[in-house]
Amino acid sequence: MLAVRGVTVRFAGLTALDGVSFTVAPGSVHALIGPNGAGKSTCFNVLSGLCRPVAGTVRLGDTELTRLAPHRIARLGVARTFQNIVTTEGTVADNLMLGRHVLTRAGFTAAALRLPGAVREQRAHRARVREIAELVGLDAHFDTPVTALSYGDRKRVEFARALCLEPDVLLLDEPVAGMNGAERARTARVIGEVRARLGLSVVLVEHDMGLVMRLADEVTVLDFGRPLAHGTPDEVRRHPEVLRAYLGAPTAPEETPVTATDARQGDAP
Ligand SMILES: Nc1ncnc2c1ncn2[C@@H]1O[C@H](COP(=O)(O)OP(=O)(O)OP(=O)(O)O)[C@@H](O)[C@H]1O
Repeated sequence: MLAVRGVTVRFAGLTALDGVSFTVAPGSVHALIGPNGAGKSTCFNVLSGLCRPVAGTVRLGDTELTRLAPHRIARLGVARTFQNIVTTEGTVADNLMLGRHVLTRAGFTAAALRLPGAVREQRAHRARVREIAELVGLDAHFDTPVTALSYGDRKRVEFARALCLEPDVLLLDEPVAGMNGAERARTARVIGEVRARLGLSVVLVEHDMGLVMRLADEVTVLDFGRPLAHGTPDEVRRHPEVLRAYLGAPTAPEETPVTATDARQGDAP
């Protein structure tokens, strides 16, 4: 279980997160939604150790993650993807092997000298990486340079690389942003399959409300860094405060409704 309790983050005078709490049940998909600037990425940065809160805690089971360095959090089983693609040059296999780095025991020298133990370990990692590529539908591209892939496939390489860490919790920051309809549907299917087959928990930040409503077990809504609502997708969709945050304050009949796109960009749930 991932437990976020009273997390507060300030940037100079701005409170980006203000007492945010939620719990991600093991094996569940938990979505974090909210208009632009609501604090979703900041929350991911806290969960992955890139940002230190001034108050509050994050716990994975009995382990407190709050002030650990990102690589230690990754080693404890929390992997993430980023909004923007961060693949390197090289093949899909090369990129996925980078995801195995924290799990690799052999040191640099043993690997460089190709000592038998190191070679055996590399072979085992490569076999597992191939399985993960198959799981996300990248097996046909295993030895293809990432730069030759479509945008959707490159986003999936990022996703697969996070899976290569064998995480218990996967943080997906806008996994379908910029994808066309077919790519979105495919990625949604892959996320559902991965969650079912690997039994991991997923925390999802996404503006595509169709995807959120389809995949999430629970949804936490943030607005101006504050938790606004929490519940199942259906409960959240009908929550008056959520409708207000996305669609603007209730208006008199003669007034023009303020839309989320007018005020702050974001797709209504
Ligand atoms: N490093 C930073 N320094 C100063 N302010 C920041 C920093 N990072 C985020 N902010 C501010 O904190 C607030 C929350 O930003 P954040 O990126 O977490 O929102 P978000 O919900 O992820 O938005 P989006 O949907 O646009 O990605 C915003 O007002 C943003 O400008």
